This record gives sequence, structure tokens and C-alpha cells, in this order.
Amino acid sequence: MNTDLALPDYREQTPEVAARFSRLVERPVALQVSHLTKKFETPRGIITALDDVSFSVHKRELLSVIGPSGCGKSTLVRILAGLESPTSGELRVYGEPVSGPGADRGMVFQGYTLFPWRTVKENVMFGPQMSGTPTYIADSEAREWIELVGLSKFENAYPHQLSGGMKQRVAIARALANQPRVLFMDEPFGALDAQTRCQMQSYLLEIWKNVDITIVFITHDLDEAVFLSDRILVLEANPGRVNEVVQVPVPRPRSSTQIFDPTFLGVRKHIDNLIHPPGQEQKEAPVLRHAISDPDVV
Ligand SMILES: Nc1ncnc2c1ncn2[C@@H]1O[C@H](COP(=O)(O)OP(=O)(O)OP(=O)(O)O)[C@@H](O)[C@H]1O
Repeated sequence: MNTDLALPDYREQTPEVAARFSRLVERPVALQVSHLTKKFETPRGIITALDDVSFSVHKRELLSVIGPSGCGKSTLVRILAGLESPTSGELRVYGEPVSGPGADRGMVFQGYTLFPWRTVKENVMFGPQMSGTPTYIADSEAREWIELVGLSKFENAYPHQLSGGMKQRVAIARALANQPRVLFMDEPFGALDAQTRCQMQSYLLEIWKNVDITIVFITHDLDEAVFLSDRILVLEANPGRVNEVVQVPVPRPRSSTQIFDPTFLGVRKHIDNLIHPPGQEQKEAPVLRHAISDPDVV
């Protein structure tokens, strides 16, 4: 059976979805990335990790970035967070040029970056305390953020007492407690098992619904990108360039049952084709230098 025939074109939008996108582009631009280029000098020559990358993210938008390995996702997020400088190009947050790290941008990484010697609440309070918020205010605000991520019963627990998904919820609360204007999430659920990962995606949408925050979400998981995003920035590799910015035509609110909808599958297939162009699939597994030959392994 050719299932492609049943899939709608990824550009088909219901009137509700089209209206949502018209409203989205009317909102202020939270993040403007203009002509970003990053070159690395290596003993083997210059590597262009990012080549003239431009895109914008609107207030309260959730934009995912996806692409093949080596397309520059990590380099991009490091530059956006101010941990690395671009070779050329510019980054603006609500119109203000930025360079270097700043409280206007928050980060959630894949690895658990909580302080193991601090409780959940102390972890969430850390940023505001460091920026001079009085302890009693930081304390009461931390409780609110912890409630938002559904961990009130665990505010006095230590990270080692929490599951991987719970630790990432604390990491989200900790990032939000600093009240950034844009939150960058770099494969935050990449280390979680499949079931927890799906739960975390739903939690993230719940949290996002209740907070005035713009999210840039880096992932290599197509389903995750489609499930979460308003739009998806698809990068190509060697050099890292913008391939396409795709509007996700799946209505909100999202639910896990939508992953079987033709609309979901149609846009997923389009992005898959951009990342793995038909006819360029790898025909055989690469031969590894240290591969062992075992006749019992087929
Ligand atoms: N510090 C560095 N020095 C030299 N080359 C680098 C450096 N960092 C990244 N690169 C190169 O830049 C390109 C983009 O790398 P980057 O890690 O940003 O891609 P990625 O999309 O995150 O890859 P992956 O999905 O495999 O993690 C690659 O060719 C990589 O080898």
C-alpha cells in the first residue's frame, strides 16, 4: 500500500491553523538571527559550521531546530547562548544586539546540570539569589516555579533522589526562575527513555502554556520537533545552512494521539525528505575499522 497518497501536502492548513500563523507573525520578534557565520580553523583547513544563517522567532513561539549530523545545531545554540562568538553576523533579543551570555537567555541542556549538594528548591533559588534577589523572595518564587513543573512534594529532595525526567523538570524550573525572555533547550530529553521523553514533551507544552516565554528547541528527533513546534528550522550540513523553515500545520492544543494524524505524518515526511533526500539514503552500514567478524550475528 502506498501510504504517501493518503498524506496531505505539508502546506495545507486549516483556517484555524492559518489564522494562528497570521497572529504569530504579528507578534514582536523575540530573537533575530542575521547572517550568522561560524568558521573553525583546524589543521585540516577551515570548517564552515554555519554559513549565513538567518531566522527570527516571535514572542511566545516554540521553534525547533533540526538537521542532519554536523549541520551546526550545537554551534548555533552555543552562539545563541553567548558561549561562543560568531565569525560574522548578529543576534538580537527584542531588538537589542547581544554578545556573550545574559540573563535574557536561559539554557536547559541534555546532561543533568543540577547542583547535587543542593535541594530542588535551593537549585531553583540559586540564579535569583546570585543576581541579588532577597532570599525570602527567591524562596517563595522558587516554590511557585516548582509547583508549575509539578514537583512541590519534592522541593526538599536532592537530585540523586529524583528520576531523570524529574531532574529535567527541575532544570526547566531553574532556568525559568531567572525569568529569561528566550529559553534555549539543547536536546533536553535526549537522555531519557522513550516513554519519559513523551511525557516530558507534554509537560513542556503545559508549562509553556502558563509562562510568557519564547522557546528555541534543538533536537534530532522528528516526532519531537513536529509535536512541540509552531515552526521548524531545518538545517543542512557542510556547510550548515538554512534549508527551510517549515510551519507545522498540526492544530493546538497538541495531544499524543495526533502523531497518527495524516497532517502530522505529512509534515513529518516532508521534513524527513529534507534531512534525508530520497535517493541519497545510505545503502549499507559503514564498515568500522574495529568491526569483528562473527558468523552468528546476521
Ligand atoms: N570547536 C570546533 N573545532 C573545529 N570544528 C568544529 C568545532 N565545533 C564544531 N565543529 C565542526 O562544525 C560542524 C558542525 O558541528 P556541530 O557540532 O555544531 O554540529 P551538530 O549539528 O551539533 O552535530 P551533531 O548532531 O552530530 O551533534 C562539524 O563539521 C564539526 O566537526
